[in-house]
Parts: sequence; C-alpha cells; structure tokens
Amino acid sequence: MSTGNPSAARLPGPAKTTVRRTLWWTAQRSLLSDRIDLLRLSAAERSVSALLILVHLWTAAVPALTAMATGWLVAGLTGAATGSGAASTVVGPLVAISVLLVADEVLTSVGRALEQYTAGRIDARMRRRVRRLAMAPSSMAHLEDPVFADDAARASDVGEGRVRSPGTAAVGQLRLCFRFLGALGSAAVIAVSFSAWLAVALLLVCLVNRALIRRWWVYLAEVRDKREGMRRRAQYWSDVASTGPAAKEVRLFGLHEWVVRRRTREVLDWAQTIWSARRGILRQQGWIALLAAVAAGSALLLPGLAAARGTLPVSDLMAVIVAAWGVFQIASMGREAFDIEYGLGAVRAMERLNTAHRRNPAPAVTDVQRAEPVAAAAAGAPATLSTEGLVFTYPASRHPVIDGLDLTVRPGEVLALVGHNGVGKTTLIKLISGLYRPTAGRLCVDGRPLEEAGVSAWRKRVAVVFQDFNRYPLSLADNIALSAPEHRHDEEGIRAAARRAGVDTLAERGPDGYDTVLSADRAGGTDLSGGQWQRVAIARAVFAVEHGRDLLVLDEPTAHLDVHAEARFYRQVVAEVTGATVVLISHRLSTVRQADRIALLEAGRVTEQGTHRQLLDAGGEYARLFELQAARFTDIRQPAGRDTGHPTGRDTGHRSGRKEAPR
Ligand SMILES: Nc1ncnc2c1ncn2[C@@H]1O[C@H](COP(=O)(O)OP(=O)(O)OP(=O)(O)O)[C@@H](O)[C@H]1O
Repeated sequence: MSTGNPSAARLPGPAKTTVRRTLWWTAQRSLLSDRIDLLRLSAAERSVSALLILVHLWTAAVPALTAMATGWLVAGLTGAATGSGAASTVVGPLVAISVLLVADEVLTSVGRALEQYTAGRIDARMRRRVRRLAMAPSSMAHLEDPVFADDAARASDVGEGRVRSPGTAAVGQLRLCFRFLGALGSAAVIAVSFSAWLAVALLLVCLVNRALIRRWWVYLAEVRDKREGMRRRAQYWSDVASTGPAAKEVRLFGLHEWVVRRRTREVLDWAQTIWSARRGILRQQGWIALLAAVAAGSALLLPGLAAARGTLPVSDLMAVIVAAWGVFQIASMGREAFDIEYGLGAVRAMERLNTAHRRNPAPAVTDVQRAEPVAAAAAGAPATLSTEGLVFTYPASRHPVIDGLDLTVRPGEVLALVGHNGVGKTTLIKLISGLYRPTAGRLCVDGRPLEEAGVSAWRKRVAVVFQDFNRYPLSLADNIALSAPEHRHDEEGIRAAARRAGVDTLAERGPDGYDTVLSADRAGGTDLSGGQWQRVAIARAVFAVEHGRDLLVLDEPTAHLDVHAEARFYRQVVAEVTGATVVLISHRLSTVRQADRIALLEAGRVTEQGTHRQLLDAGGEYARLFELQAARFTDIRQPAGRDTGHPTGRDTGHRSGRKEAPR
C-alpha cells in the first residue's frame, strides 16, 4: 500500500507537511465527490429511491428505539420485582419490542428487494451509457484501444464473478448514510441516558476503526482495478472454453486441455496478486481488534461501574448497552462498504470514459433507431473521393500502414484495390468509410476534407461488405434490410437484392421464406454455409445502394464464393450498380480485371494504377501477380505428353501451352 507521495519525500520538513496536508484534503474532496456521484445515481431512480429512503429511515431508527424500549422494559420489570409498579407496566414495552422486531424483519426484506431492483436499474443505465459512448464516436479506433476496453468493462461491470456493480454501490451508499444516522441516534440515547462524553468517544473510536478498514479495502479495490486487463484476458479463455464460435477448433485440434490450462494460468496470475493483497490486509487486523476491544470494554465497563455505584439505574444501563451495540454498527464494514469500494471503481471508469469522449456526445438510442432516410445525403450523385498524402498508424503500432497515399476515386467508376496481404487495403477502406481518422494528410469528399463535410453524413452514403461481415441471427429479410432499416418494409427491394446476390433460392428453400431465421440456435432457424453468408452480406450492401448509398465498398466479396458464383458476381452485382461508385478489393485478380481502374498498393502507397490491360502492358508488379495466378490455371491444361510440372505428371489436356488468363 502506498503510504505517501514520493515527490513529497524529497522536500524539507514544513514544505513536506504542507504537501501532505494538501494531498490529504484533495483525497477527502475526491472521496466526497465520489460519494455524491453515487448518491446521484440513486437519485436518478426517484420513485424507487424514495421508497428505499423510507425503509432506511425506519432501519436507522430501530437501534435507538430498541435501546429505549429495552430500558423501558427493564424499568417495568424492576418496578414489578420491587413492588413499586404493577406487572402490567411491562406489557407496553413488550408490545413495543415485538412491533419493532416484526416491522424490522418485514422492512428488511422489503428493503432488500427494493435495493436489488434499484441496483438493477442503475446497472442497466450504466450499461446503456457505456453502449452509447462506444457507439458515439464517428471513428472506431477507441474500440481497439485497451484503455477504453478496460474502462468500458469496468463501468458496465460485466464479467466473471462480478457481484458488485455501480448499482449495488449506489444503493449501498444510501444504506450507509442511514447507518450513520442510526449510529447517531444510538449515540444520542447514550448521551441522554448516561454520558455525552462516552457517546462521542464511542462514535470516534468506531469511525477510526472504520477508516482503517476502509483504507485497506480501497487498496484492495485499486489492486483489482489495475488488473482489469488481466481479468479480461482470463475471461477470454473462459469464453473460448465454453462458447460456440471457438468450439470447432477447440475440439478438432484437441485444444481443450490446453485452453483449460491457459485459462487456469491467466486466472491464477490475476488472482494471486489479489490474494497477496488480501493476506497483507489480514496480517494488519490486530489494530482493528484492539480498537474494537477498547470500544466494547468502555461501553460495558463505564456504565457498569456507574450502575454498581448506584448512580445509573439498571434500566438506563440496559438502554446504554443496547445503544452502544447500535453505535458499533458503523465500525463494522457492512456489506454496503465493500459494495461501495468496488462499485466506485465502476463509477470512476465511467467518469474517465465520459471525460475522454465528451467531445462525441452519445446519440440517444431512439435517434439511432430513427435513422434518417438515406437520400444520397442530398448529393444526388456519387462524390469524388480523394486522398492527399494520407498517413495512418495504428495506435498500438509505430509504423504507418498507409504512408503518404494519393488516390482519387472518380464518381461512378469501379475501382479495384489489389496488393499483398497486410499492405493496408482494409485499413484504407476503414479510413474511406470514416471509421478511423487519418494520422496525417487529407481525405476529401468532392474537394472538402471529410471532417468538414461531416463524417456521419458521409457514412450514410457508404455501404461496405467487410471481409469479416456480420452474421445476424435474424430472418433472411432482416439480414438484408439491416443496411437500410428505414426501408425494412420494401419487400420487393429485399427480393431484388436477394436475387442479384443469389440468395433468393435460400428463401425458396427456407421453411418460412424470407422470414426464415438464419441461426441454428433458434427454433425453426437454419444456419448457412460461408459462401451463402457472404452472398447475404452482398445482398445487404446491394439493398443499401438501392436505397441511396452511393459508394459501395466490397472487401474480398468473392473469397467464399464457388466458381459459378464468382463468375456471376461481377455481372450481377458490380456491373448492375448504377448511380454509385464501387471500390472492390480482391486477391482474385479474375474478379477485379473487369474494373474500370485497378490500383496496386505497396508499402502504404499506390505504386501502379490503370486498366487491367494497361497494367499488364506495363509489365510491373500487377502483371507479375496476374501471371503468377494465371499460371496456376494454365499449368493444368498442359497438352498430353508434355511435362505438366504437376508432381503427379498428370496429363491436363492443354494444347497451346500459352498462358491463359483466369476467367
Ligand atoms: N487494429 C489493428 N491494430 C494494429 N495493427 C493493425 C490493426 N489492424 C490491422 N493492422 C495491421 O495493419 C496492416 C494492414 O492490415 P490490413 O487489414 O489493412 O491489410 P490488408 O491489405 O487488408 O490485408 P489482407 O489482404 O490480408 O486482407 C497489417 O500489417 C496489420 O497487422
């Protein structure tokens, strides 16, 4: 545990004291503001919090009322025993104690249910806020930032073994306020019945005890928070072991044992630091025990001695002892104290997320749902897209992926981007779609920098099929219409897009036609092959273009398609696109050769561009790549009797030996 500020240690005595005092006050202010933040979370759930406050008010009054009723009962019993009072005088206090016990039992249960409900609502609101923050920025770089991932996980407090959350912290804070109130009430009974000094002393000792325990728990909560990344890694291996997507490989490669060992190691790495912090805390429990013994001893001894001397009636002695028990309640770290310390971590994570992303106000969910109709963003015609000295470096990397790229995409053309693995084709697409912000250089739409033209407005003009397109467990129709949800009811449009992408047959074969759910997990649902899913993704993009998007980007759209589908793809999808620009990425040069223009990317720049024919004639890298691919097809057609170059020496029936382009 850190015991001071390292820079303060180098200062002279008085200055050191001033620095320490300032730091202490800063810590107290931040503690107070954290507590107020927690109370604000509860305040947002007004009606249910008001009920909770009523229940807590009652709970706070119980210790003092019980002490008074006990004193009353003992006074009645003493009177009856000594003959100075009637036996019936004990009926009143007995009834009062019974009512207190029953009401306390009932209201404690009601309070628990109300707390769970309130905490659930607060947690749901926090998760909503995290989702909005995650969706709000126009770029998606923050989603790949581990700091964002840690804070988002912490703020929404999802994950293995998490029972403490912002919601439980907020309701815990409310409960704690009333526990303090209850302790004050009990102290008032001690002050009135016996001694104000003892009341104040007991309160102080209990508060010191509490502060000591709290300090250790804060430390433990910090240790956990700092290891959030480790916890996420452990969670990842848990998911791999127990969820669907990785199940195939885990089984086929016999990875189960390895995954379990890996998970155990990650969990142990994470947990060991926490266990060691816990052990450290346990070793320091002596002070707590000593203070508790002093408090309990004085609460019993002093009024006991007074009663023995005859200066304190036995009824008051009993009231003081019961009330002291009420004061001790604040010394013990009740459930709420742990809830608060762990939950505060989530609240602080939310604060950090808010601060980091304040400049990107989150859209209300309803705004997202009510997506504006895409009317080619009032442009009416495809835009000219140009990059000037575009540079992009991933935050986690030191080398630019895109490095001074100059390229113009003309309105309505079909531009193909080709290049080796990892040269930055997909990254360029993400930049063009406004998902990342360039590190340097400019990306312009009709001559205006994208930031100026408005990223959100621009995005409404772009339809993208990524290599790792999404597979939504929704109906076929919804899977297609998701790219323009405001046109969900355009059934004819959905059918047309399905026909062009070649998935209309799925609707014919599916049990519910276009309403067939594309998920084997759902009753009556069905899963698709990789190629069929890719066609659905293409249909989705086609539907978007039909509804006004004027830039269609297709990243490896034929990677999963069979030979027939690939041959049809250009004719039925790309060539059919009217009133939109198409950017096509593919390693299959047979797919891109018909494009109006082909640009070759190397080392983050365009090194060659032109039509297929021009690039072949230029004899550069594109020509080399094309010939390499073509050779794989022509070799199979070697004439009988010639060396086929095939390891089996098989006759492939090729007559001319001339290299032939793939079709
Ligand atoms: N989120 C990321 N963080 C850091 N580096 C990344 C990230 N995504 C991609 N890269 C790196 O950027 C480079 C370009 O990746 P990109 O996916 O754009 O290549 P590509 O040309 O589309 O490759 P492929 O043909 O294999 O699809 C790669 O070296 C990759 O390792």
